[in-house]
Amino acid sequence: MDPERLGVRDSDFVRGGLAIGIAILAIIVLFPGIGYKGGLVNNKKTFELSWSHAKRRFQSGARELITAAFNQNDGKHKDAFYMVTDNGVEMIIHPKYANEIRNDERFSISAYNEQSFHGRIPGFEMFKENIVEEQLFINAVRSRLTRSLGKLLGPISEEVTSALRQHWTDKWHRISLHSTVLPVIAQQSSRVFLGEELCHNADWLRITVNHTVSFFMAVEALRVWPKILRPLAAKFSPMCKNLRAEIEEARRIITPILENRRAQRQAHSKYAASTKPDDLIEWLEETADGRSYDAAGAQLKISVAAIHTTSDLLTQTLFNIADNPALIRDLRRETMSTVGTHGWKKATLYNMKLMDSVLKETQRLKPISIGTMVRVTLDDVTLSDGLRVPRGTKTLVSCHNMWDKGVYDNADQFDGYRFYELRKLPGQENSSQLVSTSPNHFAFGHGLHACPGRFFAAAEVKITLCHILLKYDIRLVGERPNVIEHGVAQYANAWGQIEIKRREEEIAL
Ligand code: HEM
Repeated sequence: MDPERLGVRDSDFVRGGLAIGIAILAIIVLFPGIGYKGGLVNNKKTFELSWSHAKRRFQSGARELITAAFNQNDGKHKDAFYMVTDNGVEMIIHPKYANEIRNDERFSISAYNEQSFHGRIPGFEMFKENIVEEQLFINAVRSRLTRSLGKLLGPISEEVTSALRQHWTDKWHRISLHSTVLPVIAQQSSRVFLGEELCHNADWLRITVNHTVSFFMAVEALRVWPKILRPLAAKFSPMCKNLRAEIEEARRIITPILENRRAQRQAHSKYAASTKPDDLIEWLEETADGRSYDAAGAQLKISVAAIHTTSDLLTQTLFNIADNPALIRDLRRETMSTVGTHGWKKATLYNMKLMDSVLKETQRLKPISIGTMVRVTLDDVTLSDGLRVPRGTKTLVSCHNMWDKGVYDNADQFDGYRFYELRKLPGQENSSQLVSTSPNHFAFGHGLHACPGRFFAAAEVKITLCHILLKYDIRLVGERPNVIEHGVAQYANAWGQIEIKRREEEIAL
């Protein structure tokens, strides 16, 4: 029917549309929590027109905001609540639900990663949902890397010796801890991911360390744009250009090595098990079994997952023990009795029970994030007690059980012996180990997607700590450096320094 015949003109449509648009805008501005059951815990305040203030409050005080919301007197947010984060609105869920959702595939980690890290935009493809490549990648880490650990401990130790010689020096002097730990972890990880040749390549080591930072800076740079404009913004953003340039450089370095390996495999039909390199390049090739995948992209992805997370744990651990000579003495004794007696074997690492405890305690007080198990719901979900999580919700589980007085004695104190003692109690032998995950300690996540690299990370950190403890005296410069908080992320202080001096090691490592 012709609108003119009804007496309705185009200008009426425009005016009507405009009025509805303004009304919707006013509702959104005045009642921004609308649509989120229970509202947003960090809503805009009066006269705040944009979300930037709420986001800033989240970035600088997420821990307090989350604690306050769960403990609110009326109990309104005791199970879950919505919050404005630097990644849009997310639902923060109480850890009591962790076991229920840990294996529920309606909670998707890959959908979360793709949405949060712009996986469909060039330069960010490592987080594009691709079930085949993801499975390939995770299986190579979960089964091949973890199964090969025993054979890798010696080579890792060799690289630690070489990297410490290069980055840590002899007389008492100050070092910036985080920046000197990073290349040590990068070198040993690269030996396992890419083999001997590339783990000494200065350009690759630079990229493998820098790429995580470039990646997350570019992620944040794009987040300030509305979603629809992000692909365009990515074309011009200097951070995104830098990210793409780094990826290209990485490909130029890695591709000849990959091609050479493939050529060797084809030329020697019996690519002998004894001479074949034992590294991630091979495990990915074998797991792929002829299927095509992005081998260079997988190496960059593992750099992002592995290098900074592991360096962060080692850095924070050293800050925690540097002012505790008694603990250092006990750790040295343990190192001598384990490595000194059995050498680098899996059982040796298992028997470093005090070191394991110190690392787990470090993570308890400072996990890499205070919200874990990040997911997007693929369906409307109703949990067993009736908590509703609508489809498309970004969720994360709060880690606050890890410093809850009801769960741990003296929960706010660092006690390096805590898990060592707990491990002696019947029923707690396994759950008190660094690599175990539970709703009371999930610094490595929990369930289906719990970090598959945690066994490797534990091995790297333990081996490096053994070298540092036996070869160096360490002491804090002033107070223990504070943890850097940025939203839910918690970083060991990148500016923190310690003093070190070379000592004579009691046993050769
Ligand atoms: C101390 C070091 C590390 C920490 C604290 C850490 C932490 C985490 C966390 C919290 C998750 C998410 C788990 C979940 O959502 O349930 C995760 C996932 C993952 N981590 Fe780690 N990680 C570390 C080292 C590593 C290393 C060394 C590797 C590789 C060798 C690695 C590879 C991965 C991968 C591939 C995933 C994704 C798993 C999936 O999607 O199913 N991580 N990590």
